[in-house]
Amino acid sequence: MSLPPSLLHTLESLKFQVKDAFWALSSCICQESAKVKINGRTFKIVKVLGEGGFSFVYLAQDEHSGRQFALKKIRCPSGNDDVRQAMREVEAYRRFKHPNIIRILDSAVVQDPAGDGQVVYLFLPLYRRGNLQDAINANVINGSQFPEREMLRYFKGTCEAIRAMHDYRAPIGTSTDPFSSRQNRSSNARPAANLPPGPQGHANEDEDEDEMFPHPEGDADGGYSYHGSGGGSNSGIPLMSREGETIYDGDEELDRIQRDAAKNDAHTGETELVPYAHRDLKPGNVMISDEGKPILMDFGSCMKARIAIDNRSQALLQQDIAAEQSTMAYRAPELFDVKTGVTLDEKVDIWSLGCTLFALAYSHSPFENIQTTEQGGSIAMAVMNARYKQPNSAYSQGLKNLIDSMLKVDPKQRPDIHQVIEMTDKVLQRLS
Ligand SMILES: Nc1ncnc2c1ncn2[C@@H]1O[C@H](COP(=O)(O)OP(=O)(O)OP(=O)(O)O)[C@@H](O)[C@H]1O
Repeated sequence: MSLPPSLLHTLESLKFQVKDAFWALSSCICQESAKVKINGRTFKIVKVLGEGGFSFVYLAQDEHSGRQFALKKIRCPSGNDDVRQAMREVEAYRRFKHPNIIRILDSAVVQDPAGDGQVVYLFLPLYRRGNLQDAINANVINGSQFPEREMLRYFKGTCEAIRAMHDYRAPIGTSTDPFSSRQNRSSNARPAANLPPGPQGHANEDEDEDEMFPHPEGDADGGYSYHGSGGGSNSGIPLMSREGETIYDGDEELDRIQRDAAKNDAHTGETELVPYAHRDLKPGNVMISDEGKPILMDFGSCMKARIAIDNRSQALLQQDIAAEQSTMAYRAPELFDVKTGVTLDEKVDIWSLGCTLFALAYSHSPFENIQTTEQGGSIAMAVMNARYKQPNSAYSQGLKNLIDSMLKVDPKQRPDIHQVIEMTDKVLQRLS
């Protein structure tokens, strides 16, 4: 008897999670800690920081320099499509350069020593203070609440990160992109590299080679890592294992990346608006920097925001993608029941921002703590009817209005990101 592919995928995921959990546990219990060798360097796995569907995030320490990183390990058991999906996340990290967006230090694709597939490693800066969900959890435990000003500061920084995505501009003619949506799944187009700054002009301001991950000698001539800062012709090409064997689907892919990079190098400076949506915005995906700055992360579901839905099968595909990649309690109503004849757009993130601000204020999403069926039936109903209520609180009326303005069922009734930032500023001004 053959099992359906979705069930096989889940079983594979479970198998790898168990292996990784065992690895993580053994690194805690055993005297000698787990080590991993990537790009010619050895890293000590200090502890597990978090886990997701197919990934684990570890605190890793470079044995050579002593520097610590967050190392995200994504298992790709079923070959290239999973690798491609993971690489979309890498590309998105490289694409949006903004002080409130996490930057990738390096990445590598290696053969999985424990299985048939590959493993994608992402090296990210370590955020020891955790994420906004951790801060919410601490509030619950301590019976405390964010002061309004602090909460709005976190919220505004998050909005500024989202603005960089919604206002993203690409050189004209280079905006074809495989992670625009899975409608293009069969297309092999790759994202163009070295794109210019977004309209806020932040794009390259924190370009700092020192922040880059240190590389062993020999990397310069075609090594095996995948640099995050996107400089020159090094535009995301070398995806090699330690042994130098190409892991990520070969020549055709490389040709295309080089062609895209060349096209970009030659571009005249004219750009066009290509809004992207994060699509999984929630407090757990906003880290807090040592200085208390909100840092948006987890770009696994990021895609081009505007998707025309011309027929039922496109609608169902978008519904499936949203169900797989975004969190129900923060998911916009138009993604629960995608209608034919509409265009999905970046307003999906505005809804999630509304849920996020609500959660910062009241410690849970407006659509959590609802009695559900196993399929999340009544959450969907509550979301699609915007059925929620703000609890009594000492927060200002301005803040409450701001939350309500974003939680409108009709995306057209929601403010855009610029209006959200303006309204946030007004509430902040009234507090001072
Ligand atoms: N740079 C970092 N510094 C510290 N902790 C991190 C970092 N990146 C991730 N984490 C921790 O790991 C957890 C999982 O990370 P991430 O959200 O990237 O994984 P994911 O597989 O995409 O998860 P999800 O299922 O939520 O999409 C985070 O919630 C956070 O606690």
